[in-house]
Amino acid sequence: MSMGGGGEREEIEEVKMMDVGLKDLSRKLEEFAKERDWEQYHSPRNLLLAMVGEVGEISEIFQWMGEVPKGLPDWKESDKEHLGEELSDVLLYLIRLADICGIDLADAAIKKLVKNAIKYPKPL
Ligand SMILES: Nc1ccn([C@H]2C[C@H](O)[C@@H](COP(=O)(O)OP(=O)(O)OP(=O)(O)O)O2)c(=O)n1
Repeated sequence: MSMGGGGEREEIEEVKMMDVGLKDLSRKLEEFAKERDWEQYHSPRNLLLAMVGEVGEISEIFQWMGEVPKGLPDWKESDKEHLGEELSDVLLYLIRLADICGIDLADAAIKKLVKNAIKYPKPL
């Protein structure tokens, strides 16, 4: 996601200094949409389709490669950067989708982790 404008680098540095949480990202996405008058397009269904489209873009990166070792040791930096961008697109659309649906994603995820631990107990 290009933030555009001359202040982009400063904004990235500023954000790097913070411990960025889901709520921060959610607020930034809300601001991003508001500033462009894009809230009208950010309906649950549109955001879901956009997110799935970005999942497709991640799949495109991996397709036909065969199995890839963890940490992607043989990848060029630019390819890793590209992957990072597509992963971010999925995350950002997911956060926006949750927000627009009135779901507190951090809270829901923590609750789900607890539920998972009950469903799949540690081996004794
Ligand atoms: N209506 C929109 C369109 C875009 N975005 C933001 C969220 C994503 O992080 C990013 C997606 O932008 P693109 O649709 O341009 O997708 P890519 O960055 O993947 O570009 P491309 O598909 O050309 O690779 O922009 C958004 O919030 N709302």
